[in-house]
Amino acid sequence: MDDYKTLIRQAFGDSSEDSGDDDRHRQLEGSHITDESESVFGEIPKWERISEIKGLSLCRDFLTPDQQSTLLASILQEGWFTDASHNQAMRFGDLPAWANELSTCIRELIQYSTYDPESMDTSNCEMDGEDCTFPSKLLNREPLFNQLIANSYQPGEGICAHVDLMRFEDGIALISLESSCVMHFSRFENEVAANGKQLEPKIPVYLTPGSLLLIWGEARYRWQHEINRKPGFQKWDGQEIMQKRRTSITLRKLCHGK
Ligand SMILES: O=C(O)CCC(=O)C(=O)O
Ligand SMILES: [Fe+2]
Repeated sequence: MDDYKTLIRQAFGDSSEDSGDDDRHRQLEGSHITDESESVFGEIPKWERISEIKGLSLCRDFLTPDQQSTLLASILQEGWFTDASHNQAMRFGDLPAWANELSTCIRELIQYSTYDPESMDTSNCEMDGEDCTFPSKLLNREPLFNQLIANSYQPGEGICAHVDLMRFEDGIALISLESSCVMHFSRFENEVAANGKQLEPKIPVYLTPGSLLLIWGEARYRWQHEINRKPGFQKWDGQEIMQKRRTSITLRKLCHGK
């Protein structure tokens, strides 16, 4: 566990004690860890399971505001988005150092947050089944990820409904930066009613800056995901989300031989 703390600190800096982010601190109350210095996150990060979709888990507290700034600076330093006409960059194989650090942090986070000191069981999940955050067979593969996409979305821009290409293995990680957004999931084989409308409602997932979304199994193969940032489509708790630029990083692993 110490390795994990050292890693995330080296990669993205300390947790931001002085960020003045009261909401974040409020969210973190009620922890069973009382000594904040115990974790660089100030807390064992919590996972939210999206109950309607198997294989979808969200960690809102993955990166603190300071760590988000450091990561964003590294992305911008790549120079991918200096020309306003460029809004997407892909890398295969040798990823930039910051992306490898991010991968390592994701692996360590999953291991750390599912570590049960009572049972001394360090395997990923007590149930390495459909309810787990990320199955150990994916978590322990080498490398965990070898492909990245960085997306930079201006207000109003999003991504159409899709299932990620089959040339990528199962197990995808998505990190959100800057603007919050709602990503909608719809079942791929969703039946369509006679009037052309989908019978099942889309499932909204609220992606806040610094969050990590893990997508595997049914969520990866049986559900499409999309972000529609046109006016009227980005609502959470009945309120239209104020849009800014949004940057995201998607990490995946290419299928063998692709
Ligand atoms: O920008 C996002 O959060 C999603 C990106 C995505 O779905 C993809 O890269 O396949
Ligand atoms: Fe995608």
